Amino acid sequence: MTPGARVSAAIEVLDAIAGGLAAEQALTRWARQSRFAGSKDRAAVRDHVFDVLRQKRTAAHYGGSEAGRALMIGMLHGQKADLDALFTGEGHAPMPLSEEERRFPQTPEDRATNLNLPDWLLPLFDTALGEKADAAALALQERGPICLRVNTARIEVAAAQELLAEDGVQTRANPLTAAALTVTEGPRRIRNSRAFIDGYVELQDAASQAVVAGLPLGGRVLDYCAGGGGKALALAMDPSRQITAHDIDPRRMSDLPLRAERAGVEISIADREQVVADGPYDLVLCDAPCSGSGAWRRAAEGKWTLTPDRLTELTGIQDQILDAAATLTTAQGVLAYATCSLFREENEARVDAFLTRHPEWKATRMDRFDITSEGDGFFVAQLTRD
Ligand SMILES: C[S@@+](CC[C@H](N)C(=O)[O-])C[C@H]1O[C@@H](n2cnc3c(N)ncnc32)[C@H](O)[C@@H]1O
Repeated sequence: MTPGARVSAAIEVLDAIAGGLAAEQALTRWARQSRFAGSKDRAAVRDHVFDVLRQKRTAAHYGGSEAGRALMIGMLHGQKADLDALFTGEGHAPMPLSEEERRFPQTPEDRATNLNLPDWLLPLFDTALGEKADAAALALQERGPICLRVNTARIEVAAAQELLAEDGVQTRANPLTAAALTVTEGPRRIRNSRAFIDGYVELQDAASQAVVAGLPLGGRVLDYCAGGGGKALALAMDPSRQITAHDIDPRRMSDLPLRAERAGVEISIADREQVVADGPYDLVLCDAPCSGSGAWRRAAEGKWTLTPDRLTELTGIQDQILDAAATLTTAQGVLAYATCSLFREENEARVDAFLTRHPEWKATRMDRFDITSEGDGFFVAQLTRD
């Protein structure tokens, strides 16, 4: 595909998203209908679409509307791309820009547009992050790093780096935690690399790894909101832990047995009844459902689809999860609460509300991970009984 044809494809996908499809669905549907597109074409179209979603407000400002074509024009104008070289009307390239489309407005003046945030989120960023708010919002406009977790139960970090390099995946150490690597070259080769197939490395954000790396070692551990099992697998790198994974939606854990087998670790999967029967546990991790705002570089739609009502609903769920998980924690045990949210409402405020409801508990640690070129935004608190 020519660069212009890739832009046309991105416009088609953006229109499908505007019509109600989720970004991943829209991309998959386009890829199925476009068998001629190679893997580089698919990656380029995907990059265009996610670049726009991360910067949708400025793209709409420059492009004049939220239609796919306008968003692409606005985003590429913001990137100072040569629009006339892409919008040629030749082959599958989009039609040349009209006179009206060439009349670009001045740089936006209001802060929310410049930061590519909906207005209502600005105060939440300010409350949670203070003087770091703008930097966090700007970081959300960039692509996130691709990170790996070395399965240190089975291989040393340097040996894993060598193995990856043999398959064309170059990495560097990530400062957030010892087992984390940042991929500097060959990210698309990871899934076919020996290191990945043989379970020596897993794809996992470095801050997500750091959350787990700070938890106590050993004992009986319950990952109460295990989802795909990223944190359960990271917990399992400590062979002295006995891990149980649970999720209200067991389908989310469907890949976990295979991933555990690949990693050479044991993780039991349990439903709520079994978890209650087998409890209490020395460590209960609640990696709670949240806005995902710390990871909006990777799932940029969330920034535009989150609503105040949904946020309130999420905080209610987070409270319920903490209350339920507390009853599953031993008297001397640790209850860990984590989110990939930036917002106070989902983080410190949930811990405060829990401590008000349960005065016999105290917070022994609270850590925030900023969104950086090393990892996503995360929050983790460790709670124990007095
Ligand atoms: C942030 S995701 C977990 C991600 C996962 N820990 C990882 O690292 O890959 C949150 C998970 O919580 C689950 N969940 C939502 N409500 C729950 C509840 N009341 N009890 C247990 N799990 C719940 C969701 O189904 C979702 O899979």
